[in-house]
Amino acid sequence: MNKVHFIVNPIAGRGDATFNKASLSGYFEPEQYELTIKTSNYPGHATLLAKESLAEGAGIIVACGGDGTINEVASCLVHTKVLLGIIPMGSGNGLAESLDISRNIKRAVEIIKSGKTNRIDVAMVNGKPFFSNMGIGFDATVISNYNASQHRRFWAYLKAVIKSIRDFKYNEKINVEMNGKSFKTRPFMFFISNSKVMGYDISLTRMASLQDGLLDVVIIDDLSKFQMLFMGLFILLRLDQYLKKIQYYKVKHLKLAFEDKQKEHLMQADGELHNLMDREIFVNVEEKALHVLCP
Ligand SMILES: Nc1ncnc2c1ncn2[C@@H]1O[C@H](COP(=O)(O)OP(=O)(O)OP(=O)(O)O)[C@@H](O)[C@H]1O
Repeated sequence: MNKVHFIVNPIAGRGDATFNKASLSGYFEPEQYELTIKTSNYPGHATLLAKESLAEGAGIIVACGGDGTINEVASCLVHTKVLLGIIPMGSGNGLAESLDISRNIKRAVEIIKSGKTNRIDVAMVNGKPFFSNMGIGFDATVISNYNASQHRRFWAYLKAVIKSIRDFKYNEKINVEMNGKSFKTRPFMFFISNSKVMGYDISLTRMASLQDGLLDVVIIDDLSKFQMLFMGLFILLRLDQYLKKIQYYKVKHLKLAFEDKQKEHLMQADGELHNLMDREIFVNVEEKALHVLCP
């Protein structure tokens, strides 16, 4: 009997997904699958539920939500043999898009039932996993404004981008050590990606692979407001490879140290905002440390 546990984030995406045992049992043969459905009641709850499911002997734990939910669930599965399933129900669904997992529930369920798995890399920032991407600077500001808007739709994201362009301040001077070199930057954006797509099919790292044992680093320095708008348009039109201001690197690990004396630094990881209290950030990749059901 396959023990499949579903962890559902009821506020992910539009927050209107109806997901319960009755709706799911139609997809799974009762003689083959034992289904358990759990609901996340607050931020961080999905991690507790996933740990509980591990203790209950689940063979597959399915994250039903977006990148934030996947992060909470998958963080418990790193370096285990338990398989991660994904039913994309978030707003951006960056990791699901990078893995070609359909937003159509029936097709996403077919992927889970197929049993086909890939082992993917897991990125770590100061010892905590992220699966899609993290960033300091503009993208963290966008997430901060997006969260404040209380909406989880594309137009809310676009409004957050415009507000962030209007208000953005360069205040994070960083010492960077990577690929045997060290240099200083005061970036508009310092973005580190394990996967291809950020969400909403927008990407800065279409050449990234979840299985190459490497992280893709994008550094964008010093932009005027006009250049920010221009760059945003180029990224939406998938023409970002023509922008000279964007520097790309592939790394196995890197170290960042903030020079500024301010106590907290804003960082986003898998679309969730963190106030970093540490002056130094170590980022590395654990190769193929997570088993994911994918097409
Ligand atoms: N019951 C709940 N009430 C409020 N927040 C919750 C609840 N359960 C989980 N959360 C939080 O909801 C947040 C958003 O979830 P998630 O990232 O999956 O959706 P999304 O933002 O719509 O999708 P994406 O990240 O793909 O754009 C996560 O930070 C998670 O901790």
